[in-house]
Amino acid sequence: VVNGDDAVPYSWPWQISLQYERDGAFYHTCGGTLITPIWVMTAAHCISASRTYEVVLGEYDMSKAEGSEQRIPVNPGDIFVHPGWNSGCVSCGDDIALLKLSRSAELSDTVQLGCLPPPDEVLPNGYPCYISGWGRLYTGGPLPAKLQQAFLPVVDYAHCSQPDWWGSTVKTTMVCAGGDIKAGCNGDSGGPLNCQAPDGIWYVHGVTSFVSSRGCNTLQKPTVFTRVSAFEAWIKEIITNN
Ligand SMILES: CC(C)[C@H](NC(=O)C(F)(F)F)C(=O)N[C@@H](C)C(=O)Nc1ccc(C(F)(F)F)cc1
Repeated sequence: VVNGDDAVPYSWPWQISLQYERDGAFYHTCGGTLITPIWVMTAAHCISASRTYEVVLGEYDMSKAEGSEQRIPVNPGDIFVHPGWNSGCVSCGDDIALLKLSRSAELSDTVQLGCLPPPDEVLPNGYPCYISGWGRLYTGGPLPAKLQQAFLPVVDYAHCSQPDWWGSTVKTTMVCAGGDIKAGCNGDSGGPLNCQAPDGIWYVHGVTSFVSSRGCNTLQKPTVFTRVSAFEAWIKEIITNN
Protein backbone atom coordinates (compact mmCIF):
# COMPACT_ATOMS: atom_id res chain seq x y z
CA VAL A 1 0.00 0.00 0.00
CA VAL A 2 1.48 3.35 -1.08
CA ASN A 3 1.07 6.35 1.25
CA GLY A 4 -1.01 4.40 3.78
CA ASP A 5 -0.71 3.94 7.55
CA ASP A 6 -0.13 1.08 9.94
CA ALA A 7 -3.56 -0.46 10.47
CA VAL A 8 -4.84 -0.68 14.04
CA PRO A 9 -3.82 -4.26 14.95
CA TYR A 10 -6.49 -6.80 13.91
CA SER A 11 -8.87 -4.05 12.74
CA TRP A 12 -9.34 -5.95 9.42
CA PRO A 13 -9.70 -9.40 11.04
CA TRP A 14 -10.76 -11.07 7.75
CA GLN A 15 -7.46 -10.05 6.08
CA ILE A 16 -5.19 -13.03 5.50
CA SER A 17 -1.64 -13.48 4.19
CA LEU A 18 -1.29 -16.09 1.43
CA GLN A 19 2.18 -17.59 1.67
CA TYR A 20 4.07 -20.02 -0.57
CA GLU A 21 6.75 -22.49 0.39
CA ARG A 22 10.33 -22.23 -0.88
CA ASP A 23 13.26 -24.21 0.51
CA GLY A 24 11.34 -25.09 3.66
CA ALA A 25 10.22 -21.55 4.51
CA PHE A 26 7.00 -19.67 3.71
CA TYR A 27 6.84 -16.21 2.11
CA HIS A 28 4.01 -13.69 1.77
CA THR A 29 2.85 -13.43 -1.82
CA CYS A 30 -0.72 -12.08 -1.66
CA GLY A 31 -3.53 -10.95 0.56
CA GLY A 32 -6.95 -12.56 0.81
CA THR A 33 -10.22 -12.52 2.73
CA LEU A 34 -11.65 -15.17 5.05
CA ILE A 35 -15.30 -15.49 3.95
CA THR A 36 -16.29 -18.66 5.86
CA PRO A 37 -14.27 -20.46 8.56
CA ILE A 38 -12.86 -22.74 5.87
CA TRP A 39 -12.89 -20.63 2.66
CA VAL A 40 -10.57 -17.79 1.59
CA MET A 41 -11.17 -15.45 -1.36
CA THR A 42 -8.12 -14.13 -3.22
CA ALA A 43 -7.00 -13.16 -6.73
CA ALA A 44 -6.56 -15.76 -9.46
CA HIS A 45 -3.25 -14.14 -10.43
CA CYS A 46 -1.90 -15.09 -7.00
CA ILE A 47 -2.10 -18.79 -7.80
CA SER A 48 0.63 -20.82 -9.51
CA ALA A 49 -0.25 -24.48 -10.02
CA SER A 50 3.20 -25.68 -8.97
CA ARG A 51 3.36 -23.96 -5.58
CA THR A 52 2.50 -25.13 -2.05
CA TYR A 53 0.45 -22.57 -0.11
CA GLU A 54 -0.59 -21.83 3.40
CA VAL A 55 -2.87 -19.15 4.75
CA VAL A 56 -1.92 -17.09 7.80
CA LEU A 57 -4.82 -15.69 9.81
CA GLY A 58 -4.63 -13.38 12.81
CA GLU A 59 -1.46 -11.83 11.38
CA TYR A 60 -0.42 -8.21 11.97
CA ASP A 61 3.33 -7.72 12.31
CA MET A 62 5.09 -10.20 10.04
CA SER A 63 8.39 -9.70 11.89
CA LYS A 64 7.24 -11.31 15.12
CA ALA A 65 5.07 -14.05 16.56
CA GLU A 66 2.28 -12.27 18.44
CA GLY A 67 0.28 -15.32 19.53
CA SER A 68 -2.81 -14.73 17.40
CA GLU A 69 -1.46 -16.27 14.19
CA GLN A 70 -3.03 -19.39 12.74
CA ARG A 71 -1.09 -21.04 9.91
CA ILE A 72 -3.33 -23.36 7.89
CA PRO A 73 -2.15 -25.33 4.82
CA VAL A 74 -4.16 -25.40 1.58
CA ASN A 75 -4.35 -28.70 -0.29
CA PRO A 76 -3.58 -28.30 -4.04
CA GLY A 77 -6.91 -29.90 -5.00
CA ASP A 78 -8.77 -27.31 -2.92
CA ILE A 79 -7.80 -24.28 -5.02
CA PHE A 80 -10.58 -23.05 -7.33
CA VAL A 81 -9.54 -20.42 -9.89
CA HIS A 82 -12.38 -18.75 -11.80
CA PRO A 83 -12.84 -20.57 -15.12
CA GLY A 84 -12.77 -17.29 -17.03
CA TRP A 85 -9.36 -16.27 -15.70
CA ASN A 86 -6.64 -15.87 -18.35
CA SER A 87 -3.20 -15.30 -16.83
CA GLY A 88 -2.10 -13.57 -20.02
CA CYS A 89 -4.90 -11.02 -19.81
CA VAL A 90 -5.40 -9.36 -16.43
CA SER A 91 -7.59 -6.74 -18.14
CA CYS A 92 -10.01 -9.49 -19.19
CA GLY A 93 -11.06 -9.79 -15.54
CA ASP A 94 -12.28 -12.85 -13.61
CA ASP A 95 -9.24 -12.32 -11.37
CA ILE A 96 -10.71 -14.24 -8.43
CA ALA A 97 -10.02 -17.58 -6.76
CA LEU A 98 -11.27 -19.53 -3.75
CA LEU A 99 -9.10 -21.61 -1.44
CA LYS A 100 -10.53 -24.26 0.87
CA LEU A 101 -8.46 -24.48 4.06
CA SER A 102 -7.33 -27.92 5.25
CA ARG A 103 -9.03 -27.16 8.56
CA SER A 104 -11.43 -24.54 9.86
CA ALA A 105 -10.01 -21.32 11.23
CA GLU A 106 -10.83 -20.57 14.87
CA LEU A 107 -12.76 -17.29 14.91
CA SER A 108 -11.82 -14.81 17.65
CA ASP A 109 -11.44 -11.06 18.08
CA THR A 110 -8.41 -11.24 15.76
CA VAL A 111 -9.89 -13.65 13.18
CA GLN A 112 -13.34 -12.83 11.78
CA LEU A 113 -15.26 -13.36 8.54
CA GLY A 114 -15.46 -10.70 5.84
CA CYS A 115 -18.98 -9.99 4.58
CA LEU A 116 -19.84 -10.22 0.90
CA PRO A 117 -21.90 -7.29 -0.44
CA PRO A 118 -25.41 -7.64 -1.89
CA PRO A 119 -25.10 -9.41 -5.28
CA ASP A 120 -24.55 -7.00 -8.20
CA GLU A 121 -24.29 -3.99 -5.91
CA VAL A 122 -22.26 -1.23 -7.60
CA LEU A 123 -20.95 1.58 -5.36
CA PRO A 124 -21.33 5.21 -6.48
CA ASN A 125 -18.45 7.49 -7.40
CA GLY A 126 -16.59 8.73 -4.34
CA TYR A 127 -17.92 6.05 -1.96
CA PRO A 128 -15.42 5.78 0.95
CA CYS A 129 -13.42 2.54 1.10
CA TYR A 130 -10.10 1.34 2.49
CA ILE A 131 -7.54 -0.99 0.99
CA SER A 132 -5.50 -3.15 3.38
CA GLY A 133 -2.43 -5.27 2.76
CA TRP A 134 1.25 -6.06 3.21
CA GLY A 135 2.18 -4.97 -0.33
CA ARG A 136 5.06 -2.67 -1.22
CA LEU A 137 5.17 0.73 0.46
CA TYR A 138 5.99 2.36 -2.91
CA THR A 139 6.75 1.21 -6.47
CA GLY A 140 9.71 -1.12 -6.29
CA GLY A 141 9.91 -0.55 -2.53
CA PRO A 142 10.07 -2.90 0.45
CA LEU A 143 7.26 -4.90 1.97
CA PRO A 144 6.14 -3.62 5.41
CA ALA A 145 6.15 -5.73 8.55
CA LYS A 146 2.85 -4.29 9.84
CA LEU A 147 -0.44 -4.45 7.95
CA GLN A 148 -1.06 -1.19 6.08
CA GLN A 149 -4.30 0.54 5.11
CA ALA A 150 -5.19 3.54 2.96
CA PHE A 151 -8.37 5.52 2.31
CA LEU A 152 -9.31 4.81 -1.31
CA PRO A 153 -12.59 6.37 -2.56
CA VAL A 154 -14.42 4.53 -5.35
CA VAL A 155 -13.97 5.80 -8.92
CA ASP A 156 -17.07 4.65 -10.79
CA TYR A 157 -16.91 2.94 -14.16
CA ALA A 158 -17.99 6.09 -16.03
CA HIS A 159 -14.91 7.91 -14.72
CA CYS A 160 -12.50 4.97 -14.57
CA SER A 161 -13.06 4.01 -18.22
CA GLN A 162 -12.30 7.51 -19.51
CA PRO A 163 -9.55 7.43 -22.19
CA ASP A 164 -6.94 9.17 -20.02
CA TRP A 165 -7.88 6.95 -17.06
CA TRP A 166 -8.02 3.19 -17.63
CA GLY A 167 -10.02 3.34 -20.89
CA SER A 168 -11.13 -0.07 -22.14
CA THR A 169 -8.70 -1.87 -19.83
CA VAL A 170 -11.25 -1.63 -17.04
CA LYS A 171 -14.45 -3.70 -17.23
CA THR A 172 -17.78 -3.37 -15.45
CA THR A 173 -16.90 -6.50 -13.42
CA MET A 174 -14.16 -4.43 -11.75
CA VAL A 175 -14.09 -1.65 -9.15
CA CYS A 176 -11.62 1.25 -9.35
CA ALA A 177 -10.57 3.13 -6.22
CA GLY A 178 -8.05 5.88 -5.51
CA GLY A 179 -6.19 7.37 -8.45
CA ASP A 180 -3.98 9.94 -6.77
CA ILE A 181 -1.19 9.49 -4.23
CA LYS A 182 -2.64 6.48 -2.40
CA ALA A 183 -2.72 3.03 -4.06
CA GLY A 184 -2.34 -0.66 -3.75
CA CYS A 185 0.98 -2.12 -4.83
CA ASN A 186 2.58 -5.49 -5.56
CA GLY A 187 1.85 -7.85 -2.69
CA ASP A 188 -1.55 -6.32 -1.94
CA SER A 189 -2.93 -8.58 -4.70
CA GLY A 190 -5.90 -10.67 -3.64
CA GLY A 191 -6.60 -8.58 -0.56
CA PRO A 192 -9.82 -6.75 0.29
CA LEU A 193 -11.30 -3.39 -0.61
CA ASN A 194 -13.21 -2.66 2.62
CA CYS A 195 -16.28 -0.39 2.43
CA GLN A 196 -18.62 0.47 5.30
CA ALA A 197 -22.39 0.40 4.66
CA PRO A 198 -24.70 3.04 6.17
CA ASP A 199 -25.67 0.49 8.88
CA GLY A 200 -22.02 0.37 9.97
CA ILE A 201 -21.25 -3.10 8.63
CA TRP A 202 -18.04 -3.44 6.60
CA TYR A 203 -18.32 -5.28 3.27
CA VAL A 204 -15.55 -6.57 1.03
CA HIS A 205 -16.38 -5.03 -2.36
CA GLY A 206 -13.08 -5.73 -4.12
CA VAL A 207 -10.23 -8.19 -4.57
CA THR A 208 -7.04 -6.29 -5.39
CA SER A 209 -6.16 -7.08 -9.00
CA PHE A 210 -3.92 -4.56 -10.74
CA VAL A 211 -2.21 -1.18 -10.78
CA SER A 212 -0.44 0.64 -13.57
CA SER A 213 2.73 -0.93 -14.94
CA ARG A 214 4.13 2.61 -14.87
CA GLY A 215 3.97 2.67 -11.07
CA CYS A 216 1.57 1.78 -8.28
CA ASN A 217 0.32 5.30 -7.54
CA THR A 218 0.14 6.69 -11.06
CA LEU A 219 -2.24 9.64 -11.40
CA GLN A 220 -5.53 8.75 -13.14
CA LYS A 221 -4.67 5.04 -12.86
CA PRO A 222 -6.65 4.03 -9.76
CA THR A 223 -6.08 0.66 -8.18
CA VAL A 224 -8.33 -1.89 -9.90
CA PHE A 225 -10.20 -4.58 -8.00
CA THR A 226 -12.31 -7.55 -9.05
CA ARG A 227 -15.89 -6.50 -8.20
CA VAL A 228 -16.95 -9.15 -5.66
CA SER A 229 -20.69 -8.44 -6.14
CA ALA A 230 -20.36 -9.65 -9.77
CA PHE A 231 -19.12 -13.10 -8.69
CA GLU A 232 -21.46 -14.09 -5.88
CA ALA A 233 -23.26 -16.81 -7.85
CA TRP A 234 -19.91 -18.45 -8.68
CA ILE A 235 -18.71 -18.10 -5.07
CA LYS A 236 -21.90 -19.70 -3.75
CA GLU A 237 -21.70 -22.51 -6.35
CA ILE A 238 -18.10 -23.41 -5.46
CA ILE A 239 -18.68 -23.29 -1.71
CA THR A 240 -21.93 -25.28 -1.95
CA ASN A 241 -20.43 -28.01 -4.15
CA ASN A 242 -17.05 -28.46 -2.43
C1 LIG B 1 -1.00 -7.50 -12.80
C2 LIG B 1 -0.77 -7.94 -11.41
C3 LIG B 1 0.03 -9.23 -11.38
C4 LIG B 1 -0.11 -6.91 -10.50
N1 LIG B 1 -1.05 -6.65 -9.44
C5 LIG B 1 -0.67 -5.96 -8.36
O1 LIG B 1 0.47 -5.58 -8.18
C6 LIG B 1 -1.78 -5.64 -7.38
F1 LIG B 1 -1.28 -5.62 -6.16
F2 LIG B 1 -2.26 -4.43 -7.72
F3 LIG B 1 -2.77 -6.53 -7.45
C7 LIG B 1 0.20 -5.59 -11.22
O2 LIG B 1 -0.68 -4.75 -11.32
N2 LIG B 1 1.42 -5.45 -11.70
C8 LIG B 1 1.75 -4.27 -12.52
C9 LIG B 1 3.21 -4.04 -12.47
C10 LIG B 1 1.25 -4.56 -13.92
O3 LIG B 1 1.82 -5.38 -14.62
N3 LIG B 1 0.13 -3.89 -14.27
C11 LIG B 1 -0.60 -4.04 -15.43
C12 LIG B 1 -1.79 -3.34 -15.53
C13 LIG B 1 -2.57 -3.41 -16.68
C14 LIG B 1 -2.16 -4.19 -17.73
C15 LIG B 1 -3.02 -4.26 -18.96
F4 LIG B 1 -3.42 -3.04 -19.32
F5 LIG B 1 -2.38 -4.82 -19.98
F6 LIG B 1 -4.10 -4.99 -18.70
C16 LIG B 1 -0.99 -4.91 -17.66
C17 LIG B 1 -0.19 -4.82 -16.50
